[in-house]
Order: sequence, then structure tokens, then C-alpha cells
Amino acid sequence: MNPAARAWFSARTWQEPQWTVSDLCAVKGGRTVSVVLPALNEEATVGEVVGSVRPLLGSLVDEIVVMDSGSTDRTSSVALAAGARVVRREDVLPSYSPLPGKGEVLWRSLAATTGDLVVFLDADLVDPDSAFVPALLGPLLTEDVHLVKGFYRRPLRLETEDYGTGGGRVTELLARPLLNALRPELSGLVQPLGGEYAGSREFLESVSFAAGYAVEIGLLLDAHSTYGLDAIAQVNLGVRKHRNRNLLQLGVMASQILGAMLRRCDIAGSTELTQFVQVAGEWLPDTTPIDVADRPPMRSVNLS
Ligand SMILES: O=c1ccn([C@@H]2O[C@H](COP(=O)(O)OP(=O)(O)O[C@H]3O[C@H](CO)[C@@H](O)[C@H](O)[C@H]3O)[C@@H](O)[C@H]2O)c(=O)[nH]1
Ligand SMILES: O=C(O)[C@H](O)COP(=O)(O)O
Repeated sequence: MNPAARAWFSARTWQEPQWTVSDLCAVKGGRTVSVVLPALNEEATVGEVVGSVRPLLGSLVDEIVVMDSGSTDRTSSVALAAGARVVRREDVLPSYSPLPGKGEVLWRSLAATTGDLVVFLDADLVDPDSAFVPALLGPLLTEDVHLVKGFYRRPLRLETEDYGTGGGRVTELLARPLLNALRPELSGLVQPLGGEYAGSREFLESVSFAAGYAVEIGLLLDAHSTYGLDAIAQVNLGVRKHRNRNLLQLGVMASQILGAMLRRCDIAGSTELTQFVQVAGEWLPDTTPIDVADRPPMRSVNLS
């Protein structure tokens, strides 16, 4: 491992986070915390994810917001019933037409919330653990850091009985090898792409947000460039189960991540990905555009 990454791993990894909610409330002081769940058609799971955070509302957590990314199912009503405030993409920043993708709603969430610290949780988590939010906030509330990433064991298929390992295919086959090659100081991150993380508003509003699924790699690289390695921490969250996407979907995700990474290393990427699908026995090319434009730092955006 890169020597800087090795030293960082020893200093900034919490293998068994011990902070209790009352410990954290005691050090929270006047700081406020927003929990944000990006959601696109997550009616099956969003209620439980909100429910796992709801008991913290009014103590460690000051607001829970589900950022609806254009759902056509009951995501909004389920989230509302579970105790979240629901914000649609078009409800904030009216002068910016909403774009598709996860990065877009995370970016908009900064204009929809006020917490000094922001925790992001995916809304497709299965059996979400109420310990995720306190663990992610631990280093932010007790150390001089700006970004805290969760890590975990990742089962691949929910239908298998043992809930084993094998998940995180884009992480293991693309993101970690790429970081190793192009930003080796970040090779100590166990889950660089994980959707459960927390950051300071000061940091989140100072950087651009990559589109789609590139948002996490963008924030990680930008936290490193802005503050250095020591401003990043990682905490063990145990096990994370979620809905697995198919290989073609992961190919598009991987291309978005690759594009954002290359841009941050001043290397030109591609604006489209061609994959091949079999139709009536014949193999045909199928081309998907790859989002490239970042949203600007929220600090520079006119909020009216
Ligand atoms: O256009 C979209 C797409 C997704 N989501 C939500 O974002 C979360 C994660 O999306 P998902 O499609 O489940 O991503 P994963 O396959 O789980 O991808 C992993 O890797 C991605 C790339 O780094 C991260 O963005 C994800 O958080 C991480 O879980 C879920 O709550 C989605 O509902 C949106 O809000 N809008
Ligand atoms: O984070 C990842 O690597 C991708 O979301 C794929 O995850 P999966 O292999 O667990 O479906």
C-alpha cells in the first residue's frame, strides 16, 4: 500500500465505532445535522430507512429530508408517512432545470437543508441499521475532518441465504484499481463509492458535484485535493444490503465514475458508452450518453 495511505488507514479508520448517541449529543454543541436520502422509485425501502433515523430526530439529528429524484411510485408518500420531509428536484433552485441522476439531487439537497453537517444515506438499503448515522457523525463531531465514509461487508444477492460477500463490483473492479493507479494516497478507502457518508457543509458547498453516480468519487477526490488526506475518515458500519443492479447498468455507472475521475486528473474521457445487447439472436450496439458536466459549488449559486 502507498505509505501515506497506510499511515492514513491506521490513523483515520474506526473499525469498531463506539460513540453513543448521548456522547455525540454532548459534543454536538450548537451544530446542526441534516440527514438526506436521495430516492428514485424506492417505495419498497425508503420507509424503513427513514424509520431507522427517525428516533434521532430532535436530538442528534435536526432534519430528515428525502430528495425525490423524479419517482413515479409511492416513494414520496411512504417517506412522508415515515417522518421525513420530502423535497422534489424542482422544489429547489427554480432557475436550474432538473437533470436526471443521483448527483443532481445530492447537489440540490444542499439548498433544501440547513445542517452544518450533512449525512447521506441511500434509500434502497435493506434492513437499515440505526447505528449508521451516529457512526458517520462520530469523527465529524469529535475530530478535525470534513468527510466521513462508511464501509461494510457487502453481500451480492439478497436472495442468497448467507448474506455473504461479493458485492461492490464497480468498487472492486474499477474504483479501487483506479484510485490505486491515479490517486494512490486514497487507496486506503475500503468503500470509496459507498452511498453512506457525512460531510461538513463548509466542504460540501465549496466543491462542484459530479453528475449521476460519479458524485461520490468526485467528492472523495475533491475532499483530498481541498483539505488533504487527514480531513477524510472512514467508519465500519457492519453489513450493507441493497438492491443490486445488473451488469449493463453497472457499465454505465462505471463510465460515469471513470469520466469524473479522469476529469479530476486532467485527462479527457468519453461522452458516451457503447454496450452490446442481443436482440432476436443478433448482437447490436446500444449507446448511452455519459453525463460529464458538474454542477457548480453551491456557494457560488444564486439561490433565488
Ligand atoms: O437517478 C437517480 C439514481 C439513484 N438515486 C438514488 O441513489 C441511491 C443509490 O442508487 P443505486 O442505483 O441504488 O446505486 P448503487 O447501485 O447502490 O451504487 C453504489 O455506487 C454508486 C456510485 O458511486 C453510489 O452513487 C451509490 O450510492 C452506491 O450505493 C438510491 O437511493 C437511489 O434511489 C437517485 O436518487 N436518483
Ligand atoms: O458500489 C458498487 O460497486 C456498485 O454499486 C455495485 O454494487 P453491487 O456489486 O453490490 O451490486
